[in-house]
Amino acid sequence: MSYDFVAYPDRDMLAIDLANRLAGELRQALAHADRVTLAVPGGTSPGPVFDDLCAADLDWSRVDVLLTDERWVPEDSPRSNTALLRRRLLTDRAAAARLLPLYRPDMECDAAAAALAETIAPELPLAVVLLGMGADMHTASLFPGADRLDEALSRDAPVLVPMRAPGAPEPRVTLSGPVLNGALHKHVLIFGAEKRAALEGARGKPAHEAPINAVLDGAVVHWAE
Ligand SMILES: O=C(O)[C@H](O)[C@@H](O)[C@H](O)[C@H](O)COP(=O)(O)O
Repeated sequence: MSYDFVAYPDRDMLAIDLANRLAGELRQALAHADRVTLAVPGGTSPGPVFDDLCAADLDWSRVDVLLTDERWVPEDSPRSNTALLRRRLLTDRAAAARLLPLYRPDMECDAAAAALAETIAPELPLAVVLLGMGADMHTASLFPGADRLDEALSRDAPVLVPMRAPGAPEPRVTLSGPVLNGALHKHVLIFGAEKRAALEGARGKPAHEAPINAVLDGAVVHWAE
């Protein structure tokens, strides 16, 4: 497994450069397809990247945007990744993009996963995916010890998998390993010494112990203190 590791002098420089890279990859994909799909994480790390990316000069009306995973909470919850996306990415020029939802207020996550996947599947493969990582080496909602992790990492995994895990405060839905690895461009965003050490510590571990290892091959990891 090999990936590129890019260390930045600070988080602002990382956000600017990563946003530019993502925009360039989307522009390139748009030159070859009518519509392209971008998947991004929630959590606390990607906000500054979204703040730069949303202003990128590209034809956002031909971009489908979805989350890599969502916590099963309503959009008015402070834990909602969908709310984060609407607030920080789907604004400015990127307001013209189409959101492919990963949450249904009217359904439980197990039943909703199949319904949501029907909207997502026709827009695959992903042109670009940005992933985060937890210090426990989870990515998206592929958590060590999660109830359906093996299924989500298997070759014949469904597009979306409901997930419950000791490390997740609420039920989740997550894009599966094959969907994430089907992306033309994969980027991982991590901040801080703890996550850098966790990434180093993941080397050689099986994916069920370090799910990040399931998606690192061919990825670019972007890190700042
Ligand atoms: O729902 C989420 O939390 C994310 O999609 C998740 O996969 C995130 O990328 C990691 O948990 C890192 O989160 P932080 O960026 O907050 O450290």
